[in-house]
Amino acid sequence: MSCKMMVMASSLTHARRPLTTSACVYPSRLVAQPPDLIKWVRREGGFVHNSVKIAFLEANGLGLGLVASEDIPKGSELITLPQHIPLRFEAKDGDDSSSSNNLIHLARHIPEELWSMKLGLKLLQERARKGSFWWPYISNLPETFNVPIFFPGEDIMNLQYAPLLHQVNKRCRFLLEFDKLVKNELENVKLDDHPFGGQHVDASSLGWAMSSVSSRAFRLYGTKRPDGTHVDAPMLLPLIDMCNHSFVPNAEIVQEKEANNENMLVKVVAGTQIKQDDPLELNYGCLNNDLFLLDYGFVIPSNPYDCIELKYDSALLDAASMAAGISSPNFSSPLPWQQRVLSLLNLDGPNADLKVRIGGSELVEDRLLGALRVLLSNDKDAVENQDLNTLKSISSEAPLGPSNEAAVFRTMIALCVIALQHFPTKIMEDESLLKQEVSMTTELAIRYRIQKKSVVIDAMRDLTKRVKLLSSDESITAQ
Ligand SMILES: C[S@@+](CC[C@H](N)C(=O)[O-])C[C@H]1O[C@@H](n2cnc3c(N)ncnc32)[C@H](O)[C@@H]1O
Repeated sequence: MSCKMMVMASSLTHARRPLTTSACVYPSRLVAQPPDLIKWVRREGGFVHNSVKIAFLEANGLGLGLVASEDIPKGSELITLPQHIPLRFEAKDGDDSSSSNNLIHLARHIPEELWSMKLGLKLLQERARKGSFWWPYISNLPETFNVPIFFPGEDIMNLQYAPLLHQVNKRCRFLLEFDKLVKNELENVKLDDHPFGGQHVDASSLGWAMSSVSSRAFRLYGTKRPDGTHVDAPMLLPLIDMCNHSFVPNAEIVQEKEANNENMLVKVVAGTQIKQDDPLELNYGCLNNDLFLLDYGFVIPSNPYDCIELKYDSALLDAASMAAGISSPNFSSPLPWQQRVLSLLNLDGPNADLKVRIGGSELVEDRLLGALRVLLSNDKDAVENQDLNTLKSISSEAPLGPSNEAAVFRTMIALCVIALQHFPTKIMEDESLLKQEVSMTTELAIRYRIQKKSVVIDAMRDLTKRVKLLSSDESITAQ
């Protein structure tokens, strides 16, 4: 990684207050004693179940969360927000003020994939607006976030995983460029037309806004199209966004039309029975740890959706195959019938997608498995007699024969060994580092990279089992 990236990343960090260093410290909010969010939601016509409370959860740096103060039966309504409480990017009907138009103009410079920055602009506007309707909500937001854009440069390096470093770098670069653009665009804007009430906005406050949104917004049905369908839109859901994440959640979000009009209500309903003192948890999505860390600032141990990304690279695959004891593999010089399959798998051709995954919901991405089976086969007829789905599927048993399958799995194992060698440290070293006193961001980076390496090791274990099973099957057949 270039030092340029370290400079960029640390410039965001230095501009902000240091992150909290201990998981036990009460997570500081934008103001020291913010208004009571539950009371505000009720006052605004929303509903909050009497047994739902906000509490500080000490475990795993969870911060604040919602908990049940008594048993709550399955199906109970826990929170309801009327239409005017969620914070969306879209301007209110009839709001044609210059400051809103200036905000919309700025938002046009944000790439679609950084949608959180777009809603973040709206959040910054409301944060700066005197007497904002959403101030009781905004003042309850965290003051800082543990997302990698705020990590010191050395902790970005400590992540050790190139695809994530690339994403962090991209976000830092965007924020620094957007900072300049915002300054240029707003330089001569009159105070009344200024989207942030004349307040200074920089990469660090933009980063705060982007992280507030990426870690708290939900994508729900937004405004209605003329044909009656709804646009999918991200929105901030006050109070509901105090729920922490679990892959086995006990609560879920539902959207319903209000009884006598078109307005949408956003509700949280108990999906299971909730016991006294249990936290209320929502599922943020079946995401890998890259997204959990980038957007939310935490890592899930043994996350079933975590995976590693590799580039389909013929020279690397030849090297892996040779390391696995396969003589003269031809990944670098596929025969025409092999190349045809590679194109069908979108691993060859001008628009090829060369990113392939190991781990996650599949042991090996199906396209990679299909390619290995075909490239390690010299039986054109056998390949052409199988359909592509069978060739790609891990559950189809050795479609090109057991020795081909064993060669595929051995190559995969060698590929995993190579992938592990790209990490500068071993899990054992990481674990001993965690026993020392390290900062919160170093700890997070180390925990993240341990999980990445574990994905590879788990895949190797599974593949080794499959190789053994194949060789025992072969020896039974031989007897
Ligand atoms: C939508 S907010 C939930 C409320 C938040 N805990 C607070 O103090 O405001 C999401 C943030 O909560 C924390 N969080 C949620 N679920 C978590 C989990 N399973 N493990 C660790 N942190 C979690 C992370 O800091 C995340 O960015």
